[in-house]
Amino acid sequence: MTARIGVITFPGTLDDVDAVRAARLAGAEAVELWHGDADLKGVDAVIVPGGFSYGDYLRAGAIARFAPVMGSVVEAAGKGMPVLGICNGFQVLCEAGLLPGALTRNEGLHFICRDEWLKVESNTTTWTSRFERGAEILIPLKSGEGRFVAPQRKLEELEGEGHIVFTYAGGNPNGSALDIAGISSPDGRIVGLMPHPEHATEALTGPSDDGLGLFYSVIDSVLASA
Ligand SMILES: NC(=O)CC[C@H](N)C(=O)O
Repeated sequence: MTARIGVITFPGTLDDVDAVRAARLAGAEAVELWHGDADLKGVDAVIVPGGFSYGDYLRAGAIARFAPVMGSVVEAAGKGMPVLGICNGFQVLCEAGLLPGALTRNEGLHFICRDEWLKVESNTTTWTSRFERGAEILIPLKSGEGRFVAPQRKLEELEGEGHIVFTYAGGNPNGSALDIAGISSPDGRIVGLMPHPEHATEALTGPSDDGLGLFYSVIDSVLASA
């Protein structure tokens, strides 16, 4: 059996091609999903990739959450389907209410594009089981609205319950609360992160192949439950 991973394309999505490539490199069948089509084509997991969906109008992710495909993603996620939001995808998942908090303009108000060391804070999620807890991985960050914010009570809950998945290990680039680079849902099946694991799949083209771990992890999970 091969895991089937769906990758959504919205108008303005940039990183669907690399997400498809990463899923294939890890050994999955990648299935292209279209924003206007509510059919998830029977996939086992969904990636909401990065970019500027609907031009980031209103605010990043605010329009994409109303796309027909997102209705199906929210429904499937409610039944346990693994979902990964990368960068703009993380913003979309927060707007859709699948993850708590919000991504706001970077402290300093500049778009940041550079490789970041991330610390793996949790390896009990569907998307990070292949990593050692505490491992440091090198992943590109490229965003203007990457500063994670949430009410103090929610931040304490995320930290206390172990739902912070990645933190910035080499200094906080954007003012994100608690150095948060990525978080998960309570059951660990939904993960969102600002840096781009799909751009870190081959050491030859850089900066590392550390990103593949997320894709291997979800494939393990899908195959284990088949
Ligand atoms: N790389 C991306 O996905 C960009 C995300 C978003 N549009 C931002 O600038 O914050």
